[in-house]
Amino acid sequence: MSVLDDIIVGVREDLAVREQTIPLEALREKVARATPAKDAYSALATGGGVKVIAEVKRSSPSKGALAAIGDPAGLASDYASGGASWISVLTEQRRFGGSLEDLDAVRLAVETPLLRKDFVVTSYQVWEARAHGADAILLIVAALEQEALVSLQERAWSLGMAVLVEVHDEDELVRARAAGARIIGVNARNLRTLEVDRGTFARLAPSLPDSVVRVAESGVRGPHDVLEYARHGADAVLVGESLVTGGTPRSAVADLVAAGAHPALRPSR
Ligand SMILES: O=C(O)c1ccccc1NCC(=O)[C@H](O)[C@H](O)COP(=O)(O)O
Repeated sequence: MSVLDDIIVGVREDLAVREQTIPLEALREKVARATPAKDAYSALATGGGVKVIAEVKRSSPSKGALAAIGDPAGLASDYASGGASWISVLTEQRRFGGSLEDLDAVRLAVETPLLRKDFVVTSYQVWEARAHGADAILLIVAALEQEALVSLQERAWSLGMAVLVEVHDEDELVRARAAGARIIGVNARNLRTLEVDRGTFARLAPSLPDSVVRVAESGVRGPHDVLEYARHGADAVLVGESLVTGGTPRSAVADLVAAGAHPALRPSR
């Protein structure tokens, strides 16, 4: 069983417990009372340069515990003041140490659009994301049948959320395009082997239509990687580990944002 398959087994087990505890109807009611989702799509698609999606990531299957993130809200505030365009909150519990409580805490702390980063396989999780303040969700093509990919994306859109559709190879990219994805993320990390290949974005870039927002995910070590992804047409980078393992998170984000705003980068769409 691959790492991704193993993660999804755990996600489904935990989900079954939550579905017993909080009925879908309760989530729907919470969403009906909630503030509308922020326009996460425009936060990435307008203004030019390369935007930064900064991730609250406590630990990972590839690296184990990253930094001791005692205060996800404080970390998110640092990311926001560093200029992040979105903040991603990893909510998967077993392998990443995250939770919906982290999402709640971050929502209270920042106005920045929030991505619920998880292994979304049912519409219940989409409702959960919105109920806990997310403005966007991640859908991983490798984790979903095509019908589910399409219907989960539509559910998210119907709740006013943006959808980051993640691919790792050409076949998955064909599926993302067929699903009508508006934001496509190319993950340099193979979720089956955990190998990171920073050349993945450059290889797939020619098949990414101009009409989609193009996000380069994983393995960004610093400003030089932002500039390299910019050269291949990225509109945004999604960064987790390097923000909490170097200097201060705020300055780490600010350095990436400055690189992404370099005047030499192509103008706004
Ligand atoms: O990070 C992992 O080890 C991982 C393993 C299995 C599935 C997903 C995984 N990570 C999710 C991500 O895509 C990253 O958290 C995200 O792109 C940021 O990556 P990085 O900057 O390399 O922390």
